[in-house]
Amino acid sequence: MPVITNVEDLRQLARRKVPKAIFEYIDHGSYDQLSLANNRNDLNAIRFRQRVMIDAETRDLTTKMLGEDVAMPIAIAPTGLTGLMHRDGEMLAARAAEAAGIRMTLSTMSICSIEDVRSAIKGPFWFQLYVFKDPGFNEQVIERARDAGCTALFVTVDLPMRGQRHCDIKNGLTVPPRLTPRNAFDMMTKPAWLAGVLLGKRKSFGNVDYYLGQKGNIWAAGRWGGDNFDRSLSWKDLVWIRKRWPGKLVIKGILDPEDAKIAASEGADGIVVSNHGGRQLDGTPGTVTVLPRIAEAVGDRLEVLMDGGIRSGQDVLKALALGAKGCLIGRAYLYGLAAMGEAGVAKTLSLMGEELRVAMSLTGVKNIGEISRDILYDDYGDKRRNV
Ligand SMILES: Cc1cc2nc3c(=O)[nH]c(=O)nc-3n(C[C@H](O)[C@H](O)[C@H](O)COP(=O)(O)O)c2cc1C
Ligand SMILES: CC(C)CC(=O)C(=O)O
Repeated sequence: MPVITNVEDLRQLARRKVPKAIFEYIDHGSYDQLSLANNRNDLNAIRFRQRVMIDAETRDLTTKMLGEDVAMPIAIAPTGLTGLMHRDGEMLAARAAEAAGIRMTLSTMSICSIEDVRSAIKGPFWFQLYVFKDPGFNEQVIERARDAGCTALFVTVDLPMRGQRHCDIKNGLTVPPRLTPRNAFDMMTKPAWLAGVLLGKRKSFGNVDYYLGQKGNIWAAGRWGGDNFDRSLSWKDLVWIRKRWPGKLVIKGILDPEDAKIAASEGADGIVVSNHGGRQLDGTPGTVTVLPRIAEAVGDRLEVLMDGGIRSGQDVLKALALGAKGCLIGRAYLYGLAAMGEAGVAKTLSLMGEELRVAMSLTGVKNIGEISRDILYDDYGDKRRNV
């Protein structure tokens, strides 16, 4: 077993554990992958102010996200097809999140269903909605999330059409899949994945399959899902959703202050500043770059969460300093899951929590409430205090 000291180690291990098509589905972005790169580069460009002699004995990472007590300001982002990265992937991620005291967000396009995840953990989890053309599906899935006790609904608004990911087409990760001698051989070289995921005989495939009558046909569910994204999605649909959803309502995929203000006036409880992990519109700024403007535009009218490129506790601290209440992590947890299942997700979370604790200590903040722009250097901080 290799020594794992950061998320990048889990990424390298994941690369060895799952087929290339699955790894690249996780790892890559859309088109020229400019948004993907901007997420990381923009985070890397932010500098901390180091403070010393400020009693680093204890640091409190606990906080609230969407009004719920959590052990640290991190939640698991919704990710589609997660059960293809490890058998029962969504259930394992939910368990690891619960054990770490944080929330997991289940994707509409999961492999395990809402009910599977409900059976895996005792506490609350969140649900992410892709609005489909078929109102019967939307109605059913919202009702099931409500019945399962999900406390927040994240409506993803940045995917009315899919941005193209070249790797998926080249790797045959299409509907139907394109099996070539090369990718068949590749799968043979990943025996644990082959036994768990491909030969593991799941009886049903997530929320779309549930709607279609649990036929257990992943490709039929995939085709139906792919054909049914509602391209006409608009703010008026939020009214319809609001009527059916009594819990917290969060709009995921906001990159512009004007859209953030509309979300607030339409009654959303929160937004996720997100470019879908660089998987949709290519050529956007990194999310951390647009975050401060959005946070300023909405003030405390709604809760601002952020995702995109978060791979460490230091990244989380930067996002919080620039106005986020918490961060969602996508790839960081998926690398852990693909590498080592539930233990890998737990490893991601414990690494990031510890990194956050150390970074808080070295920037001189004792708890999450004390984090502000003041801990950042140069353009981001208070210039008078940095000279
Ligand atoms: C493999 C993968 C699948 C994803 N599937 C979904 C999804 O089903 N619904 C959704 O709202 N976002 C989805 N996303 C986007 C994530 O929720 C999140 O916005 C993004 O991963 C954040 O960037 P990061 O991966 O750099 O942390 C997916 C991301 C990845 C990497
Ligand atoms: C099945 C996909 C639509 C899930 C997704 O949102 C993504 O891969 O980014």
